[in-house]
Amino acid sequence: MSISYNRIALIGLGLIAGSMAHALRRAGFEGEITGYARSAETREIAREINLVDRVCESASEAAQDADLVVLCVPVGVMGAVAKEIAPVLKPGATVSDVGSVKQAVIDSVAPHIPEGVHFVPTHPMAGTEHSGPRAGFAELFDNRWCLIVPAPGSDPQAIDKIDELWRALGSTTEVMEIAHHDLLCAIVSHVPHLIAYTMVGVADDFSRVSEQEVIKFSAAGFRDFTRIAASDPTMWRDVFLENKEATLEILGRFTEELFALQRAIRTGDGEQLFDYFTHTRAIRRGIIEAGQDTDAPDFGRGKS
Ligand SMILES: NC(=O)C1=CN([C@@H]2O[C@H](COP(=O)(O)OP(=O)(O)OC[C@H]3O[C@@H](n4cnc5c(N)ncnc54)[C@H](O)[C@@H]3O)[C@@H](O)[C@H]2O)C=CC1
Ligand SMILES: O=C(O)C(=O)Cc1ccc(O)cc1
Repeated sequence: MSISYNRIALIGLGLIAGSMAHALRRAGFEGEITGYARSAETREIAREINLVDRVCESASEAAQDADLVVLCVPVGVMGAVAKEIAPVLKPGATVSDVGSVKQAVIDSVAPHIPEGVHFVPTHPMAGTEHSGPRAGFAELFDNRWCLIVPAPGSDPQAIDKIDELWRALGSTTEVMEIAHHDLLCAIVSHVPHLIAYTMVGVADDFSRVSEQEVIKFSAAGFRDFTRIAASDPTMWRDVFLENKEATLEILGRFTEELFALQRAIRTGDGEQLFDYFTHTRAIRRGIIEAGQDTDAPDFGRGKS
């Protein structure tokens, strides 16, 4: 697998950009990696830990002369960053992003992409609850999906090149259509995060149980919720604001199901509860048998 870019710029130096930098080096990338983050403190840390070859003082400085510029900032600011770097992008270069939402990012970034510059959005389906320049690690993308979500008119050759890059970083890739991506991610990622945030909030609010007791007696299920609910607030605020329609669609279905289960509990309908849980257990087993559960002991293919 070859990486066909000589200079790669990473804008935003957090978990994803940091992991890309580590994975690029692991893959033997010999070109230059430049980077920029808005906060001076992040830039300072990035220099200190040698995260990229050159930490720049502006996004434009980092993007200048790059063959590939990857926007690794919260989805709400992708458009502003694209606008800022547009004047320095060289003809033939590719702009990509790693945002968790695609339609809104395409709508805000595409209008700023100059003639002769390619735009190929992507979304690595891998992350942790940690953020910032120290959070990245080379194995993050190993055996995880990276979805390639072409914008209208994305160049097939530019798509192939970014696809090769993600495979070199350890991912398995799949090309996906924009609306399908946003709905799928609302189901498998965005709404589950919202449920985790809510459950942790409810536990905290529950006045009869002190916070200490919640932590002390928490079983695995709640602990998973607390891990997820520790994710970066800026990133997740932007995800919900920018994937509004799909999130509300899935939340609507979720609350319908929740009300049905609530009613079954109230009326003592054990059969309905049993049937429901039997069905969901089969889904979990299907995931494990398909080898899709990276956290299961048999398939421990990387950290999450
Ligand atoms: N954390 C995760 O699990 C995953 C995140 N993503 C997406 O990747 C992107 C980055 O996420 P993380 O790396 O987790 O976030 P992070 O919070 O670790 O890093 C974001 C970086 O962007 C910088 N930044 C913020 N606004 C900026 C601006 N206007 N100009 C320049 N830099 C700016 C911050 O200083 C920080 O260095 C987001 O769009 C997110 O939706 C995608 C897959 C997984
Ligand atoms: O840590 C988790 O549970 C995740 O779900 C990771 C993740 C978070 C956001 C994404 O856009 C993709 C993957």
